[in-house]
Amino acid sequence: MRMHRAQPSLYVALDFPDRAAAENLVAQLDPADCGLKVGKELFTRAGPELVRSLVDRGFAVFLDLKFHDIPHTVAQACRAASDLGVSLVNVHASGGRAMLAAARAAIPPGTDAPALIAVTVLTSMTEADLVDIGVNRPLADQVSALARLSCEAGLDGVVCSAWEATAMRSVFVQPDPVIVTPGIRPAGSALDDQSRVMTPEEAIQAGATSIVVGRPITRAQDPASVAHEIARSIR
Ligand SMILES: O=c1ccn([C@@H]2O[C@H](COP(=O)(O)O)[C@@H](O)[C@H]2O)c(=O)[nH]1
Repeated sequence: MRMHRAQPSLYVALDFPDRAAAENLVAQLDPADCGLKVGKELFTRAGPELVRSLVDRGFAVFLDLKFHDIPHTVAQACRAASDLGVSLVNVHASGGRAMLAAARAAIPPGTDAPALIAVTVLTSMTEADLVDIGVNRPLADQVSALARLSCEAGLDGVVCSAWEATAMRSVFVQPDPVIVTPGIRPAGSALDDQSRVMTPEEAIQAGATSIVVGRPITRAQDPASVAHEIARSIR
């Protein structure tokens, strides 16, 4: 039995500089087609009131604040995120075992609880970036090690790139881990600052349970139709 809120296959990343721009796109989206991701930029501009209002309109909301701090601080932040009624909350797995356990204790599993997942290695990063921060093992091994730690701490899943999605199914002992993959680029789109990318269809085939798509939608001439087309392509 799933012990968290249901997850949509597509989260549209509302990476906008103000609430009005986000609302303009949201008005054209259907909660049956996609969830909405609120990240650091929009949350810092528009705050919890916007998040509550998106939840009230029936959208599954991924509050992508990637908490990474001492265990007590992360636990309190996770509790505050959960109180907003969101469907998905995340922390950085590299915060360590005690931090992950504190996050889990703050959001106990339950059918009306948000899924709690951990970021492994950001999709913008390459193996060379890991070397820069003192990680010398292969990137795939680092993702798997952080996913294992997250699983041992009882988290519901991970954020990784679609290239690592298949491997996550053997790392997690839970039967249906939540595997969220940003770094999604429809064929022919600009990579921007992403390094480990796949198309929406490939990511779902590789085992992602939810994909996250931002700029390929928000920078399109007709963002709503691109969002609808991506939702259709992975249905
Ligand atoms: O590893 C990660 C974790 C989070 N993100 C977030 O997803 C979106 C992706 O946006 P695009 O415009 O589609 O690149 C963005 O909000 C990131 O903060 C990620 O990309 N990678």
